[in-house]
Formats: sequence, C-alpha cells, structure tokens
Amino acid sequence: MTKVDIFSGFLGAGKTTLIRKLIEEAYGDEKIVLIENEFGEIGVDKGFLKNTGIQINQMNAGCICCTLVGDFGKALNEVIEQYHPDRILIEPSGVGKLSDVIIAVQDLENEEIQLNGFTTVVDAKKAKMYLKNFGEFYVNQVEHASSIILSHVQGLSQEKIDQVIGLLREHNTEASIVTTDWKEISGKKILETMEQKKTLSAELDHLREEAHREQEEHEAEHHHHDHDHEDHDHECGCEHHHDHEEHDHDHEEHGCCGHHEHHHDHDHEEHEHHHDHDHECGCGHHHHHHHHHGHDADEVFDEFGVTTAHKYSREQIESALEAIQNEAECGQVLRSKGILEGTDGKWYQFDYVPGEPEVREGEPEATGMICVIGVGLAQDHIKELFGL
Ligand SMILES: Nc1nc2c(ncn2[C@@H]2O[C@H](COP(=O)(O)OP(=O)(O)OP(=O)(O)O)[C@@H](O)[C@H]2O)c(=O)[nH]1
Repeated sequence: MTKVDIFSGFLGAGKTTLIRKLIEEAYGDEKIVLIENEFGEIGVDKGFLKNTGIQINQMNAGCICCTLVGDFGKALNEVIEQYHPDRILIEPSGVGKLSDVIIAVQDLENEEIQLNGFTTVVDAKKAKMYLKNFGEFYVNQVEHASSIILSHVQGLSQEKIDQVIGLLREHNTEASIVTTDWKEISGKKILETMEQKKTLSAELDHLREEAHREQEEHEAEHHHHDHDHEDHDHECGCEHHHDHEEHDHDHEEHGCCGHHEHHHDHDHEEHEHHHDHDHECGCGHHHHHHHHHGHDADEVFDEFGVTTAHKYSREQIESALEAIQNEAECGQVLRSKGILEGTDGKWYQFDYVPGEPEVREGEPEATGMICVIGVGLAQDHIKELFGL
C-alpha cells in the first residue's frame, strides 16, 4: 500500500520548504517519491531538492489540465510500478485546484493507493490579499484541505494571525491547523497534525457527495436537452480525450496541446446553451474536466521560463529581484525562481515571492534557468533585467 499525500498551496506558499522539512525530520526510512507539477516550462524545484536523496518525478505543465489528468495518472501508476514507494508526495502547481488533484487520484481507482492527506500551505502574510485577488484558486485550496499549515508567521502579531485563521475558517471549519513557526516545531509534530484522519474522511465524503450531486444534475440535464441538443465530438488533433462534465459555453479555443484551453463556464442555472463536448485532441492525454467553474490557471496567470548560460554576480541577481517588484514596469510578478551560474564560479539559487527575495548558494545545474509567474507580465522587460 502506498500512501499519497497532496501538498497544495498558492505560489510561493512554502510547499517545497515543508516537504524538505518532512523528508529531513519526519518520514524516517520510508521510501518516498515526489511528483511535482510546476506551472511553467522550466523545472526549477528538482534542482532545489537535489540533495534530499529522494526520487523526484517532475512534470512541467504546459497545459495544466492535461498534466493533471493524463500525464498525471500515468506518472502516478508508473511510479508505483517502478518504485513501490511507501509514500508518494504530490506537489501540484501553486495555481492548481486541490479538488482537481484529489479527484484525479481517486479516479485512478488504484487499489495500491491510500489517500492519506490533503495539506494546504498558507502564507499567513499574504493570505488576505491573495484570497481577495485570486480567490477562485485560493479558496479551492483552502476548502478542500484536510489540514492547513501556516507559513511565514514569523514577526506577525497575534491579532494578524487570528485574523488569518478567521478568514480560513470561513472556508474550512474542519481542517487541522498548524500555526506555529516551522523553526519551532518538529517535522514529526507537523506530520502528526497532517495525518489526523477525521478531517480527511470528512473531506472525502464531501467530495463524493459533490460528485454524486453533479452526476445527478448532469443526468437531469441530459434528459432535459436531449431533444434539442446533440453532444459534440471534436477531433482537435492532440490525442487527448476531453470529457467536459460541466456545461461550458464559449469553446472557441482548444489549442490542445499548444497549452491553451479556455473553458468559461457561465451561469449554471440557465440550461439553454449547454453542450457536452467530448474532444479527441491528439496529444495522448485524457482530458477529463471536473467541476470547472470559472477559469483555468492559464487564463489568469502568465508564466515564462528561460534557460541561460549567462553568469551573474550575486549582486546582479539581487538587483534583478529588487527591480521585478516594480509592477508598473514588469506587471505583477507573483513568483520567480531560478538557478544561475555565478561569475565567481559558484552557483546561485533564488526564490522570489513579493517582498521576499532570497538568493543562496546551490548545486551546479546543466544550465542556468529562470522561471517567472504573475499577472500581465512584461516578459521582455523582465528578461532585460536579467541581462537577456
Ligand atoms: N520567512 C519565511 N519564508 C519561507 C517560509 N516558508 C517558505 N519560505 C520561503 O518562501 C519561498 C518560497 O518557498 P517554497 O517552499 O519554494 O514555496 P512553494 O510553495 O514550493 O512555491 P512554488 O514553487 O511557487 O510552488 C522560499 O524563499 C522559502 O525559503 C516561512 O515559513 N517563512
């Protein structure tokens, strides 16, 4: 039996940092495999976790919906067959919806898998702002969590921490919660909190009920529409099977698997323009869209990655990270990370979340890489800041 733990959390919340802590302090001799799904073409985290000694399977997105279901299921099954791990850690992209990931794992119906926990890491300093600005993605991660772990609590007042807990409790009253600074608490204690089973089974029941309800609605609609609408089967050339369970309007863009699939679901009360679309799109993936109310991540967030052989001084990296905070010139950079070769022969890793740039020494990579995620990014300008 392989335990599966999902680590959700918005961009830069601290998922990788938490996973590293648990590997070092809590999992002991367990055989661990980490599956990462980064929103971005350039995979940086694998470099960051190099010295942990665990197996890392990285799936760099492209089209998030594909990787979540097609590649993702395949990756999970392959990992089990190949490594027979005690535990698989899944770190979805920071803009992924936790419920999509849970459902994707459940859908595999692999009897060797035991869903063990859905953890969401919440940056306590940014929770309020992100809930307001990116609620659609953020709330989903909070409401489906079986445990919530606050990060970045250092230096926050009691009042502020209470306020964040209050906000989170509006969306999830059940989840176990860790509010203590990770430096003060052992990985074992965090894991113990994450594995409190009560909330997990409550969450699974909740999802099952939701799925059941959707199925019923879906069937009722089919019944209602069969006389005036046909189901549409589209060949879109990327070998994916698209199975849209919700009622999507505006299927203009398929772009599969050129990374753009835009699904706008509007107004689920009115059933006048509803079609179910099954798309075979030729990219070898099975697309199965559950419960997509609202936007996909790639409609809201921009991302780009570059590889580079340029060499940088530490100061150059620091000043680039200082400059990308300028929203008027760069757009809203929410997250950046990279690994770059130094002019001094060292290699540098950097991490950026708004207001918190971090540069540290790291292991050499095959080549330098930079990944930037945000809203309305001025890509050329940002590249210039890195001398590219
Ligand atoms: N001050 C502080 N920094 C933290 C804490 N947790 C993580 N960080 C820093 O925040 C940055 C992002 O942390 P990661 O662990 O890479 O975050 P992530 O959620 O994996 O990020 P994505 O790659 O966007 O998915 C890094 O610079 C971390 O060192 C925390 O509790 N306090």
